[in-house]
Amino acid sequence: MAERKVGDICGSSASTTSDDHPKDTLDLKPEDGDPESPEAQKDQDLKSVLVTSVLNLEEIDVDLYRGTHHWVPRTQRLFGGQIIGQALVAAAKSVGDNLYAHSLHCYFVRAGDPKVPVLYQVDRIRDGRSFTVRSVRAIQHGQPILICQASFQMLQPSPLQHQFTMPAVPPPEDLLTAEELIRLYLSKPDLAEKYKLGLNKLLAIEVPIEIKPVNPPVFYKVTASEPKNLFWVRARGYIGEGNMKLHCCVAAYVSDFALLGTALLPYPGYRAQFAASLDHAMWFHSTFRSDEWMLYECESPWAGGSRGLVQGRLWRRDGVLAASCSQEGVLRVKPVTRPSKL
Ligand SMILES: CC(C)(COP(=O)(O)OP(=O)(O)OC[C@H]1O[C@@H](n2cnc3c(N)ncnc32)[C@H](O)[C@@H]1OP(=O)(O)O)[C@@H](O)C(=O)NCCC(=O)NCCSC(=O)CCCC(=O)O
Repeated sequence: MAERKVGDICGSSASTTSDDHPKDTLDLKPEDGDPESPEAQKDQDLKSVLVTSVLNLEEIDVDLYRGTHHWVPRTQRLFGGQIIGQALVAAAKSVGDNLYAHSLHCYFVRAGDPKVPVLYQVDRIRDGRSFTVRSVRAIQHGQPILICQASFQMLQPSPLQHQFTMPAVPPPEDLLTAEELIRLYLSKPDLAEKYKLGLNKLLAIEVPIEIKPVNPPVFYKVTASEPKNLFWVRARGYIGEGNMKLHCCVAAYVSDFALLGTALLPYPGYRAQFAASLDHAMWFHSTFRSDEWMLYECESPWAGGSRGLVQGRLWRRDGVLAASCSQEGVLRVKPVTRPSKL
C-alpha cells in the first residue's frame, strides 16, 4: 500500500478548494520551528499508529475503501470506535477541505469479525450550500456491520455561543496512566496469582490510546459509585496540527473506549455477560488535538431493559468543549462471585 501522508487520510478527493478558508484548515502544515530538527524528527518517528495504520484506509474504488485492524478487545468482536473512526475517514474522503465534520450517527448492526478487513461503501447523499451529508456502510462477508451518517459544515460563526463548564479535576501531570496504575497494583506483595494473570494481560494489550483515570477505584469498579467517570485521554503517539477531519476521526475512535462501562459503575456486584454498543452519535464543537490530553467526562443517565444509555463530553485542557457523544448499549449482566480487587 503506497505510503500516504497524514493529509491524504482525510484529504478530499472532491475538487473544491477555497483560498479564503481560515488558516487552521485541513492542509497539513509543518510544526513551528525546523521540521528537520531532531525533536520534530523524533515526533514524526513516533507518529500515532491510529494515523499510520488504523485510520489509513486503502482506496479500492471510487467511494469504496478497506480498513484493517490494530487492536481487538478480548470479546473478539471489532472495537466499535475503530469502525466509527474508519467510517468517518471514508465519509470525509469526498468532502471538500473547507468543510468540517460536525456530527455523525451510527448503528452497530452486526459484530465485526477481526479475521477479515472491513469494506466502507460511501454514498454521497447531498452536497448543500453549507452542509454536506455522507452515508457509509461498513461491510464484512457481504453484510453491513455498521450504518453511519456523517454531516459536514462550512465554518459559519454565530453570536450564539455557550457551553457547560468543564469539571474541576487534577491535571494529567498529577495522575498515573492506566499502565502505571496496573504496575503499582502488581507490585502489591499480597496480590493473588489469579489477579496477576489478568493484569499482565491488560498490560500486554497494545491499545493505541493513553488514559489517566481521575479516580482509579471508580474507573476500575473497586468501589460502587454513581454512573459517572472522568479520565484524561489522548491518542498514543504524534499526529500534529492541521487536519481537523483526521482529529475528529481519532476522537471518534477514542470516544467509544470505556464509555459503555459507565452504566455498570453503580453495580460492582455484577459483571457484563454480554455488552455491546447498539448505536453511537457524536457532535464536534471546536478545534482540538486528539494527540493532546483531553478530559473525557462520562455519565449514564439511565439503564434498564438490558440496555444502558451513556453520554460523554470531551474537554480541551483550556476548558473548551471539543466534542459530545451519546450511545446506547446492550448490557446483559450476571452476579460477580467475588468483588474485583482492582
Ligand atoms: C446487538 C446484537 C447482538 C443484537 O443482535 P440479536 O440477533 O438481536 O442478538 P441477541 O438476541 O441480543 O443476542 C446477542 C447475544 O446475547 C446473548 N443473549 C441473548 N439473550 C440473552 C439473555 N437473556 N441473557 C444473556 N445473554 C443473552 C445471545 O446468546 C447472544 O450471544 P452470542 O452472540 O450468541 O454469544 C447485534 O445487533 C450486534 O452484534 N450488533 C453489533 C454490536 C457491536 O459489535 N458493537 C460494537 C462493539 S462493542 C464495543 O466496541 C463497545 C465496547 C464495550 C466496552 O466498553 O467494553
